[in-house]
Amino acid sequence: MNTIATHAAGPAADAFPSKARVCNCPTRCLTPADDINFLDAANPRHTEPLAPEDEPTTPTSIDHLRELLKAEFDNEGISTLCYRRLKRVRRLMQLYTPKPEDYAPYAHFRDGYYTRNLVDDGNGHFNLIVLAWAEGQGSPVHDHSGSHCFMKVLDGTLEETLYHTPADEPHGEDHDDDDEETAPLETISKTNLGAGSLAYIHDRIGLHKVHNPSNDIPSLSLHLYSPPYTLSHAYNPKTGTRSQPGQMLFHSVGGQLVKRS
Ligand SMILES: N[C@@H](CS(=O)O)C(=O)O
Ligand SMILES: [Fe+2]
Repeated sequence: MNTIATHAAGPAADAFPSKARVCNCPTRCLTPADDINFLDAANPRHTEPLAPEDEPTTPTSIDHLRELLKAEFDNEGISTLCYRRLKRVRRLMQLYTPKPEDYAPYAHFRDGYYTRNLVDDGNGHFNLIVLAWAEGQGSPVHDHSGSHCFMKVLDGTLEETLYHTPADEPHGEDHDDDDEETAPLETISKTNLGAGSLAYIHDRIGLHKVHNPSNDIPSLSLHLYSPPYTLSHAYNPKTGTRSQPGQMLFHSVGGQLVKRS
């Protein structure tokens, strides 16, 4: 069964206000008002420590990471997450060193499709999820409902293929308008991510698909989504056609398998 399979209608979250606003973090800095600011703050290619007053504590375990992330978001949703906080969240994800005992409770594999295992719902501000990718498993090309998405490889390897979002998206898998033009999605990059690598995606960067390229080694990754989202569109890379939004399901929550009727 596909995780992005059941269709349900619903609005996509708009994570970014169009105007700068003063946030209530200690330095009263501005919320990200433009793409460059927030994409730069989130960019995992920056690996240098932050300014001493901003450098976060190094998480010593996944539970410590959960605590530190919750403290970072405290009462605010990501819609008011400022440039400074986004950098700190990125940095926390970079500083976390995965340990097998941390992720073992969430490492539930199954035949056919990767699993999504909820570690923490972030008091409604974020979702921290372990994804378990058996050999060869992968996601379809998809978007992320306007959320920030950090992805850290815990074990094994993942390949991420990034695509430009089509400017004019043809909607619906079964549209019967023969005149409607379709075009293959344009690939931006293909990246191999080894254990410990951090990647970031946002709809303003584009679409992606992820898969475990190995024939004999399973992979695990830790994803931080904020705001949490439950709906995503899959895209057909050959035609650029976008599906109706599909529901994102959890295979386990807090280490316990979710029972489905
Ligand atoms: N965004 C996908 C996983 S990935 O391919 O980035 C999910 O949450 O299921
Ligand atoms: Fe994704």
